[in-house]
Amino acid sequence: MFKILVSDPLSEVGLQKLLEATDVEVVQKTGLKEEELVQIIPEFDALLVRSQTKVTPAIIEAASRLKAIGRAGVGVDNINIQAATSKGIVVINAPDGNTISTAEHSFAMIMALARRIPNAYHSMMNGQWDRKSFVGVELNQKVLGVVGLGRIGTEVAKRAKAFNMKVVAYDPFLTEERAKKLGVTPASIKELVSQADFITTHTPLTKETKYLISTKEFALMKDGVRIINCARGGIIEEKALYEAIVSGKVAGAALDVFEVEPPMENPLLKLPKVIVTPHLGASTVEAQENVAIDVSEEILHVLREQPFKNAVNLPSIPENIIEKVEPYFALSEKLGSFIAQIAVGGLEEITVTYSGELTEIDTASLTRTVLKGALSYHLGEGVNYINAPHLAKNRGINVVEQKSTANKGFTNLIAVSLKTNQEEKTVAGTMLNGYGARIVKVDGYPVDLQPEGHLILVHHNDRPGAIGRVGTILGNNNVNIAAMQVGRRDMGGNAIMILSIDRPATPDVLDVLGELNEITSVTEIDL
Ligand SMILES: NC(=O)c1ccc[n+]([C@@H]2O[C@H](COP(=O)([O-])OP(=O)(O)OC[C@H]3O[C@@H](n4cnc5c(N)ncnc54)[C@H](O)[C@@H]3O)[C@@H](O)[C@H]2O)c1
Ligand SMILES: O=C(O)[C@H](O)COP(=O)(O)O
Repeated sequence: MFKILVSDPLSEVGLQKLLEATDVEVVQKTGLKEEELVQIIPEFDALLVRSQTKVTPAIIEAASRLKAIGRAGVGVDNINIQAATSKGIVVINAPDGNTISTAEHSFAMIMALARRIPNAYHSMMNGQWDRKSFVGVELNQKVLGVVGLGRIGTEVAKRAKAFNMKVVAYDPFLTEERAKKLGVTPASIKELVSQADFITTHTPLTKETKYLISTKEFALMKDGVRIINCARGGIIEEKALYEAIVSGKVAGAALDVFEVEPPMENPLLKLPKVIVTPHLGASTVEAQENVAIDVSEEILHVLREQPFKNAVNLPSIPENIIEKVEPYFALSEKLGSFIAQIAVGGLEEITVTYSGELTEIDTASLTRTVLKGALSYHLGEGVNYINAPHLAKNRGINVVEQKSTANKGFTNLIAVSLKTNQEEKTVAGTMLNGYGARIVKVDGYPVDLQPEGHLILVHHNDRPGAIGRVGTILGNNNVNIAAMQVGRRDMGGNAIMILSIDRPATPDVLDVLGELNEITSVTEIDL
């Protein structure tokens, strides 16, 4: 039974999939303090949050069972991704479900700001009938600067076009072709801030976007510019915004998000030119259902070890690629584990070479899996698909992925070589149609072996009687040989035996084998 903690208010309808799942227990506890979460998190396999819960390194450190953190929404700046990745916890978000709601909210803020609706409302509710103080401006023909033309920025831009606005956009990933298709003018941040009448931000909050709009940018702006931020507090520096409003440079600002939330002591809230909402961009019935459904499905997939797509600490794998790589996951992991068990010394470099039909697909996920297999042997259970590349990097292990047209007669082939500070080892495997996974080469010797169970790899000199003597020693020690493979390059030269045995041989038995004259090395492998 998987235990899932929901620590922020999530749509009940959206959570239905989890509530109905027979292998899941859902505990909903909101408003917990960090220390309370640290106390209870060890019981849970997954944590579901919105933006209120700050998933700190201390919580992640205490989360001994946690496999996944799900964010019912887009921004994951409340989750310490680095700590989660190091611990091998997958972080999932729901990037699509609240796009329209947030774009509509941003546009509502643009219009409310242009026509001073909140101020007029407030005045009337206070018993006034003041028609002079709230003269607005039209959007028609005005320039809207969109900072970040991703999902939400694009939807805002489309709505602005419908209002006959001219849209300039700054986004490092905006291509000429896409800009043309959307009818927007690409611009640098400097060009954007100096041309726009309205500036709206739609980037995530990152090291690069923190204070992207600050004193320098305000100085370049037109007098009377209006600023909208429904993305994240901190993309616009609040202190600089405050000064630009007080100086008269900025005619108004509409803010849904703040550097500190809730923003109780924030001086911006005292300025009548500022209109605010309490982080409501995604707060619609539809968006909340969408994000909760999306994240619940994904969390179930992670826990049930089924493919998932929206991990923010993993490269996303498109569904058509998942179908193609999935059959190779088990083989990749076994190859990684096999090579780590036969190589002696400190790991320096692991190279994975794909050939045959594997040259045509994105194999990055398979390389991760090989790495997981190799590192698990040395580092134990804490290694998984998420933290394997991170752990390799931390230990200075170089990971190389390459494709080769030399398929050596196989429709698909994965060759793994491992360099240590003492030697280099190689192993290759394939998926045989109808027969499953096979190891087909070890250290350059051709073999044909199912990668599972207990194996003994013996390097020996190809002499008459060598195989018999190994069989006799194992038999005398009650170790049954289920299958055996012998490989050699030249008659009478170096050769290998790989024995598949029913139960592990004791170290004494392996020592006796190693003492035989013909034998140069004996290695036990567990797959
Ligand atoms: N107010 C809310 O309730 C609410 C709701 C949803 C999302 N958001 C915020 O909106 C942000 C955007 O959401 P989205 O779904 O459009 O994300 P997205 O990933 O689709 O778009 C973000 C865009 O920002 C661009 N970008 C990244 N760094 C940039 C930089 N330095 N300069 C300019 N552009 C840059 C990216 O290229 C991308 O196109 C989220 O990260 C989240 O923080 C807020
Ligand atoms: O990044 C997001 O998806 C929004 O900021 C929504 O946050 P919320 O889930 O707290 O409304």
